[in-house]
Amino acid sequence: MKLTVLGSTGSIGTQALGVARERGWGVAALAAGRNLDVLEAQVREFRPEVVSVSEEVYTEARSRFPDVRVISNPSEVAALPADVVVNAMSGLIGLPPTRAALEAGRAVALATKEAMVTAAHLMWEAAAVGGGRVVPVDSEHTGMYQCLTGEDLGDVAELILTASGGPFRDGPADLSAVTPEQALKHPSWNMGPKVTLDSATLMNKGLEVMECASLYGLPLSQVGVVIHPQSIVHAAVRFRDGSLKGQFGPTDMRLPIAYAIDAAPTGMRHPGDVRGARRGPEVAGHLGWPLRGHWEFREPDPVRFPCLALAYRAGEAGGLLPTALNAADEVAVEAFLSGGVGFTDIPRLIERVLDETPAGTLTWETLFETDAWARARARELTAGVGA
Ligand SMILES: NC(=O)C1=CN([C@@H]2O[C@H](COP(=O)(O)OP(=O)(O)OC[C@H]3O[C@@H](n4cnc5c(N)ncnc54)[C@H](OP(=O)(O)O)[C@@H]3O)[C@@H](O)[C@H]2O)C=CC1
Ligand SMILES: CC(=O)[C@@H](O)[C@H](O)COP(=O)(O)O
Ligand SMILES: [Mn+2]
Repeated sequence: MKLTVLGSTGSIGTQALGVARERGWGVAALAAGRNLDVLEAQVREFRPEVVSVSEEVYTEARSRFPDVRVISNPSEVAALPADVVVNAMSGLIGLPPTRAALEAGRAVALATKEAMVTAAHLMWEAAAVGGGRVVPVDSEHTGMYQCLTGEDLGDVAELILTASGGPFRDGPADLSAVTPEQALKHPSWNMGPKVTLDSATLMNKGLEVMECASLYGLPLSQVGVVIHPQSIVHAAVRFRDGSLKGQFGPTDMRLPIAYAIDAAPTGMRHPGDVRGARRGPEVAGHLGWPLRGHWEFREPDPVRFPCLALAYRAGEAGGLLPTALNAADEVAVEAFLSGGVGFTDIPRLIERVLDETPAGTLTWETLFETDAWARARARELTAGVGA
């Protein structure tokens, strides 16, 4: 097995390479942003033939990796021959490489949830054109994939995603004064900053609701969210006969990553195309039986966490709104982390951008136009809040 890993220096990327080390898999190519120290250690260990880095560090990377072909184009790397492309880039920048991989017929283990959130039908089109396949890495969605394996989608009544509830699930009642430091303390997972912050606002779960509907081809009205602070049950499916099937696992992303890589070569070519996979050996231990402790399941609080409803609104409207929501969220989160706006300004800014987003049909052209417009508009609004 030879992997390409995009976003190799981040949280998912480093864990994917950890799985590769454990399983003895090779690495065809790597793509990273600016973290050349981590990338250098990866190049030394895995000896990829090609690496892509951000333009700002391209010259330095060439002198640091004299024996490797260095480029500055993750989409080119994504299309190179590999058994599985793990996409672990964070944000909309991960979309063009996902498209490139699918159009080149690659099997994609997809962590970059933004691709299925903003551009599902374009992703499936790319897979159809090029023969590519997708399996999600996101813990809830690989959980759902496993619950749906061997089932008929026509028998599904509801897909249920669990949410940890983030660091503020039990308070404070007023979130306006919470700090980036508090918001970045995720109670269950150790992840990159953007997804961690989205977990604190519940936007992560909102994006995941859209990701889920896009992957499994069911309407948002059939995708529910439940707060489960222990993060042991990742997903569940309720079937029409009343049976509930759940996926449980350790809070360790190496298991979803390994499963997605095993499943990707026979993965999804269209929504709901779930085939399952042969499983490999343990990479992250297992839950000991009998499962101990107290498990809770409760409703999300729509008043303190308005981002979840905003995501449902964008997902139900479809068209350009998911792209606008994603762009506004990326800008608002960055502004909050750099001290420009408060925590409760995040949903306010996103809502303003959604209110102003025109209806329209999603094409590659309108997607990138809308993304640019929504980012610019969110930045204007952010500057207004800070003024
Ligand atoms: N972390 C987790 O546990 C989970 C993450 N996800 C999803 O997975 C995705 C990745 O998340 P996470 O690993 O946390 O993010 P991180 O912020 O930890 O990592 C992002 C990666 O993207 C790289 N990157 C930035 N710019 C470029 C570029 N131009 N070309 C190539 N790579 C680039 C970064 O490189 P550098 O650091 O070198 O600049 C880094 O390697 C997100 O979509 C997230 O929502 C889903 C479920 C769980
Ligand atoms: C590990 C993973 O898949 C994350 O997306 C996780 O779901 C974040 O935790 P929340 O449940 O708090 O959003
Ligand atoms: Mn998740």
